[in-house]
Amino acid sequence: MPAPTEFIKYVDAHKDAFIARLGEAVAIPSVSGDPSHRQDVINMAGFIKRLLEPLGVKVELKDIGMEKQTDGSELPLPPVVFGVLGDNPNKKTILLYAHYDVQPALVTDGWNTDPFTLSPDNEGRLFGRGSTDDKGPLIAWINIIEAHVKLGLELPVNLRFCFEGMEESGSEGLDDLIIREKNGFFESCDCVCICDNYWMNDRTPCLTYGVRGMSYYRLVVSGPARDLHSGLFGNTVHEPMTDLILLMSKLVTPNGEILIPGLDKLVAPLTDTERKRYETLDFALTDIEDQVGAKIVLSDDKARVLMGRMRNPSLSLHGIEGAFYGPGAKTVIPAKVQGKFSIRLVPNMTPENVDPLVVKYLHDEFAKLKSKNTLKVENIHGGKPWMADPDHWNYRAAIKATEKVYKKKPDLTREGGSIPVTLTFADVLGLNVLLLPMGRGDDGAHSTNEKLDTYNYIEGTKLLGTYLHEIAVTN
Ligand SMILES: NCC(=O)N[C@@H](Cc1c[nH]cn1)C(=O)O
Ligand SMILES: [Zn+2]
Ligand SMILES: [Zn+2]
Repeated sequence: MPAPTEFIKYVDAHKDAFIARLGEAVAIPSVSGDPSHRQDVINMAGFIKRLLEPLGVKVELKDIGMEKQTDGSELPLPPVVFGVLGDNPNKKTILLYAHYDVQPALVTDGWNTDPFTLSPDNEGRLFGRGSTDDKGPLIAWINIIEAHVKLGLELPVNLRFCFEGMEESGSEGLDDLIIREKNGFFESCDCVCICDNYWMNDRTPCLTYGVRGMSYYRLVVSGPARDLHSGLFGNTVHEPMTDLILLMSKLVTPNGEILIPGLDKLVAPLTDTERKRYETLDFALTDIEDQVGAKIVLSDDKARVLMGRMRNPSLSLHGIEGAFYGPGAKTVIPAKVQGKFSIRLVPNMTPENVDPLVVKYLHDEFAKLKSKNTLKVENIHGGKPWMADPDHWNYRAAIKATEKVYKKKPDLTREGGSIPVTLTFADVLGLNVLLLPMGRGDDGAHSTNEKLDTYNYIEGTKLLGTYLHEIAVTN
């Protein structure tokens, strides 16, 4: 069943209103990782509720408890937005997941525009934090419902919305809620669609059947009781920062090789058939170069590069809390520094089998330094990798929808990023999960100058709406 022409026409005719709505969403700085923005994240949930209710969606803001901060204090977790639209037992019920929180963003990070003001340029790119990850897709679902309501068109499926506000910070509280509501809110769901990842390039749509998991670590080195003067105490005491830099340099080589013994043995072996799949995907090394804005790809071998993103683990160093980073030349010896790094996990790695290897290795390396400082290694949050069976009506419907909207066959990909809830939906609810991306590989999610192309926003809205119509008639 193709999406009705009136729907497609409505989306085109309401392009400016849809962009304005995305602008309102981007203007709420719902940064889940920054406690000072927690109220903004909570306000974002209210904003979504106010958009959904007039469209006939029954909305409930589910309280998921408190988040413990490192100083022992507690912050309320942003609610999970549950929505119900339709309860016809003769229709399939589709669970739609998106997240309404965003990564931090400061103009001083290198943004060309205010990150929380949606700023179009003359090529139709819409710049703003969350434009592609994940407010564009979330707002698109609302646009689709609005189009159907305003046109008096019946949706061919029942819908359940699950929109969370902590995805960028480890999805705290969500797994427990899903387990609690398995036989409640989620009971009638037949499959899941998540729109929260990206095409591999700027031209070929894709469907994604796998994501990497993640283990995120904090490495705390502390020594003196307070920050010290380096003139008075340099070459006099063990310096935490010196120990930390040394430890962090032992985690990964500049070529991306992870140095923690035993991790490579956990990775599922590669078969010839699988390797061939990477060789045939529509992808060129220049796609990566365009996306990162520099010619710094690790290898000339296309399959090696794709496997580095999709089916092999990676270890990235993210930052050092407590280190001096301001302008000027402060001659401080920081008393306590925390190194942050994460490992992207692939089948058959889990936080449970990776953590002990990481902790042991770092303590062994620290012991070699013979430092009198102290070391603590903590896993801050994590999630397992996930893979689905793309030979399923959920995927077949998405392929048909993509061909109708983009006139192209989508590539089947695995995603390098992590969306921990995919595995929870699959395991706890026993449902097929589809990742159906809207944005392009060069959107700059998590980066400065994140954007969503107007083309992808508008055609992506048609794609998601068409998918709902196709799924009703696909077996
Ligand atoms: N679009 C999905 C995404 O960006 N997920 C994050 C999840 C995460 C986990 N810890 C911090 N963020 C990702 O980095 O892959
Ligand atoms: Zn996301
Ligand atoms: Zn993200």
